[in-house]
Amino acid sequence: MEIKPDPSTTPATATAGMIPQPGERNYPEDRWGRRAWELLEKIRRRAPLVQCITNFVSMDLMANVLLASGASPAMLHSLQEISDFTPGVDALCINIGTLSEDWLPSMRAAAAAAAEAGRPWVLDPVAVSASDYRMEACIGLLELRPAAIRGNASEILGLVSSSRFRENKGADSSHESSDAVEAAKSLAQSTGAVVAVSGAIDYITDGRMVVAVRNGAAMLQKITATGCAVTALIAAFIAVEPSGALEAVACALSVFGIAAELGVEAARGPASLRMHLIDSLYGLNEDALLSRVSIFSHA
Ligand SMILES: Nc1ncnc2c1ncn2[C@@H]1O[C@H](COP(=O)(O)OP(=O)(O)O)[C@@H](O)[C@H]1O
Ligand SMILES: Cc1ncsc1CCOP(=O)(O)O
Ligand SMILES: [Mg+2]
Repeated sequence: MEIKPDPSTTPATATAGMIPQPGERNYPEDRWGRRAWELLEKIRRRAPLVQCITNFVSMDLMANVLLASGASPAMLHSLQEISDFTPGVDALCINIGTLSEDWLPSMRAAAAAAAEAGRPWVLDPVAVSASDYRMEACIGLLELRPAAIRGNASEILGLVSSSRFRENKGADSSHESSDAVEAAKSLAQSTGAVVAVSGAIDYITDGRMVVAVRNGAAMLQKITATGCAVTALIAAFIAVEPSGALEAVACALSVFGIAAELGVEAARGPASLRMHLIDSLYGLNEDALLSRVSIFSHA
């Protein structure tokens, strides 16, 4: 389904929480919401198999977020298993968070196997600017044609400039997501991937169009691996909508953000938010989703 922007929609007609900011246009009524619900329902119905080659920190949260969404996670990274397993998955998520020389060959082999089998794969370039080794690994992986790349602003800026940052903060961002919109567009154009920059506002682009998602909770930054987990959720959404990656990525980020918004209402801090985030994603219903989706076309 193609979603066409409706420039006539004004802040006066938008619902609370969905008021477009300067430079943003809304889509007609709740069409993004319906799209997000349709894709979430598809995940719940089909339980797509998502292989994750990810860092040690994120394995648990990533697998639980996938399960709560309705997807089926498989944290499988042995080089010996790739040729048997990866061609049969619905999507693959590769995350370089705790990269080592043992795992990089598995990542390359899995990305190549997925691409060869026509399965979408998604890259999370965690802390790509922390070392030359990480940067070179990521640049090599980009040649294997990811369907999507999701990183924070510092990661997307670093990947585009292939440079290490003086103000390097490791896995956390030292930039605002809005700082990296142009970099994301250029990365999308050079790789053919849909690129998402996460942050207070998430920006998603195919190199031409930019979509902004304003769901989420600032406290997510105080729970490790929430970025990793949303990248895996993006893989699940692309698994059920491989020919509409831009929409799938925007809907995944919005759904995750909504689960966090609902979770925050019940949480007392990051530890309980982690639990409520998973519960809210698992129990997310159509009404809550439709009333909270906040996705805009960004000028
Ligand atoms: N200030 C914020 N307000 C609302 N949501 C946020 C904020 N910062 C990050 N998020 C959300 O947290 C999740 C992880 O994003 P981010 O922190 O940018 O990734 P990473 O953990 O890789 O640095 C995303 O869903 C993003 O939308
Ligand atoms: C802290 C840390 N160190 C290596 S990987 C990792 C987790 C990063 O997770 P996220 O990118 O989601 O914050
Ligand atoms: Mg990250």
